[in-house]
Amino acid sequence: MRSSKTIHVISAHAEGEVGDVIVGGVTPPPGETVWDQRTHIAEDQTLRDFMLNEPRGGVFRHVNLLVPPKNPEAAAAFIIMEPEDTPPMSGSNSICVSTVLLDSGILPMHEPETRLTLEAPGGLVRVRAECRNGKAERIYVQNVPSFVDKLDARIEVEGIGTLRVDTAFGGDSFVIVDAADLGFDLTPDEGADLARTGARITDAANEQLGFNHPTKDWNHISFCQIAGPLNRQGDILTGRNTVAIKPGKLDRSPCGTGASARMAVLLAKGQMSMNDRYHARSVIDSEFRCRIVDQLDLNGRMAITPEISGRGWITGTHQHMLDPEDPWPGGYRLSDTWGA
Ligand SMILES: O=C(O)[C@H]1NCC[C@@H]1O
Repeated sequence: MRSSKTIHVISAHAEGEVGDVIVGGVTPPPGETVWDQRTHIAEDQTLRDFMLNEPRGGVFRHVNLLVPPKNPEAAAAFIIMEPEDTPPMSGSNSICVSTVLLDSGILPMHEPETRLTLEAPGGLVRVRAECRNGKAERIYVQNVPSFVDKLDARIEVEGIGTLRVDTAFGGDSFVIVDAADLGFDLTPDEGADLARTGARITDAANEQLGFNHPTKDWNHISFCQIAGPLNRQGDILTGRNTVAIKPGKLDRSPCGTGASARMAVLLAKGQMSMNDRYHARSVIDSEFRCRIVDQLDLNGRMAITPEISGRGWITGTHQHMLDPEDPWPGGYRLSDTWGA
């Protein structure tokens, strides 16, 4: 066996969504801040290509790189690599990172509860983990400030017509559309159609509405959330959704950044209060339990601190290698699975 690089990974998923974690074999990228390091990874593409592209990756895979934190409050930092973007924050990935850090012993676990602060490119996130018998059983993540951008905007989508949408940021940027307006029930058999339709709506929203984060250099809409109806029982709102991730896959988890964005919209529309809980369900029936922790001012905009919680599990370990004679050191993508 020979290899010109070896990258050590602990693989995990959070409520169905893959979030592998690189725990060794990669030196920290250059940059004064974790955001700058994120930008380097995004512009350089070498690590993204090696880990996300086939034959090592695939369209369903997200990979997180652990880096030493820049902020002294944080115990660890992570840079998230998703198929198209290297985002500010991710719910499922932060749960995978927390699970790997605690369940593998990289950070000490305290039972019945471990508290730690992680540094995502988008900012600090406070984590509380319920732990039992050496396992972090449920991870609670206080997300970065989340806010509404546009409410009840109209976009034209070729082949669909006029759609009423909201746009919001929940650690990443979303266009949110009602499933009923598209005739979807959000069932697994609709998967391919949901992913293709969502990608087209994201494109239309970027062309017609756009998005600019008030404090970060994040100037596009990443995802389309197709949101099902909400059912209220007491102070718990439960609703199914799916999030189309470009170039054309669905989030298997209920999407933590999506739930954060949706809660900002629900609060702004008076459909959710600070005392309510939101239980977001995915197309595979997994669940994130979410709430709004507080409200704040973000450069003149009303924002919320959302909390999302879910479960993560380790699925294996891998050493990804590169034979110096492999003709595809950066891998490849084909439109059969990578196309929308
Ligand atoms: O939970 C989330 O926020 C996400 N899952 C995959 C895509 C998003 O980052």
